[in-house]
Amino acid sequence: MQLIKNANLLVDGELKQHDVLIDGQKIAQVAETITAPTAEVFDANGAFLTNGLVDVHVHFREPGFTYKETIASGSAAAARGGFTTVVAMPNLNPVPDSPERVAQQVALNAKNGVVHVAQYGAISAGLTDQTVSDIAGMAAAGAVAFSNDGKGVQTADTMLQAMTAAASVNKPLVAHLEDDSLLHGGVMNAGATANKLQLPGITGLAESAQLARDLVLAQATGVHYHVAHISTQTSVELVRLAKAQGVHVTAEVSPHHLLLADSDITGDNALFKMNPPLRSQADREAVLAGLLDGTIDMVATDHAPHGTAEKAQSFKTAPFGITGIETSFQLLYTHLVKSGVMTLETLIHRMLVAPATAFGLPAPTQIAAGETADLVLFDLAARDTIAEADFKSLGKNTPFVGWPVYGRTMATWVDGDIVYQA
Ligand SMILES: NC(=O)N[C@@H](CC(=O)O)C(=O)O
Ligand SMILES: [Zn+2]
Ligand SMILES: [Zn+2]
Repeated sequence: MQLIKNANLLVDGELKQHDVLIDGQKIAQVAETITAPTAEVFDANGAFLTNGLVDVHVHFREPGFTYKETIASGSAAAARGGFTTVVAMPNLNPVPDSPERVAQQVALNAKNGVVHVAQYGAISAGLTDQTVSDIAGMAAAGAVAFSNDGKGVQTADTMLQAMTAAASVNKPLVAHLEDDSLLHGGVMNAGATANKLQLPGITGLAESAQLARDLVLAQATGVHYHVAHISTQTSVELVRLAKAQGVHVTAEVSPHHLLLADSDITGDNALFKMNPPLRSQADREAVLAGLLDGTIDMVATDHAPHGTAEKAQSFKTAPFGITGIETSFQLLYTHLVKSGVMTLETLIHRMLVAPATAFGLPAPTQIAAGETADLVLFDLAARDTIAEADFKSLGKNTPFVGWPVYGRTMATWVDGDIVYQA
């Protein structure tokens, strides 16, 4: 048995000091004071204890690209970031695009992951085929949702078939929105910064035009349609409209689209290169407003590790993507909660309750007797500077290095075991 003493728990929106007793994989008791003479004591010293966070969008790169990340390194990074459940994207090699490959991937995630690593199945073979894969078979093999993340689904008929199949097994269909015909070789947001840096631009239309198509199809099929990494004002407006019309749509936004805009890119630095690209300040304000009013349901990091040499290239040739799972809570706590933009309760809702609920994941959302002991302790007063050397991820590719942040992870428990400790 373990006894966490002097932890602060969110109770009706207020932090209240409690002790938490863990017995095996479960929480045995929660009370203002617990005495358990035989238990191992962990003094939380007033730090904030919550259920482990949930991230529905990570890239762990194994198998296929293990120099970028492995399930072990990615899940260790997740634990350090305060996450105990993540959902891993299928842009791997081989791609989990059949029931057999999904079953293998689910087993590998369980074997090598130090947190719960749930798996996406690919919508279509190799993420690009126009024929939809065996969605029902992959669901039976353990896929919790379906996506071709990294690639947009280019034809309406493929998307329609995928939605129909996902709806029939009651799983989310998750869209990376990118109309290839509108890209024109762009590498960053079209606008003043792209012009100044003489880099080819990607307009917001590449995202929002495909979103408009998908929302019509989602309404027709009744699928749970989820928008990955939403980035433009028009997209937020489309989701708001669709929700008002009763479409079963949810959306996620990444920490970087909440905190950065293309105007923050001061040179040809590919640490600022990701898909979708950092947009305008107006877009940034729109996604933040959407997250505040619930149009955007949740935060997801889109943790996308790449090799250091790959990201040292020019914007023109470097791969798209930045890491995020180790920095997201601290960044958002510091810049949204501490600065008074949203409450801690809302941030926890967007990073835990909403993703767990919307995706039907078996992640606990309450600290109460009988619940699984997936927990994280954050020292909200501890100030850190984001530093490469501290990362558990093999990926060091983030533009947030050097940023001062609060909310250090002190310890993370998965099924009652400590899997990370500061
Ligand atoms: N976000 C990115 O820029 N890159 C992701 C793919 C993706 O999420 O589209 C990756 O796998 O590297
Ligand atoms: Zn994507
Ligand atoms: Zn992604």
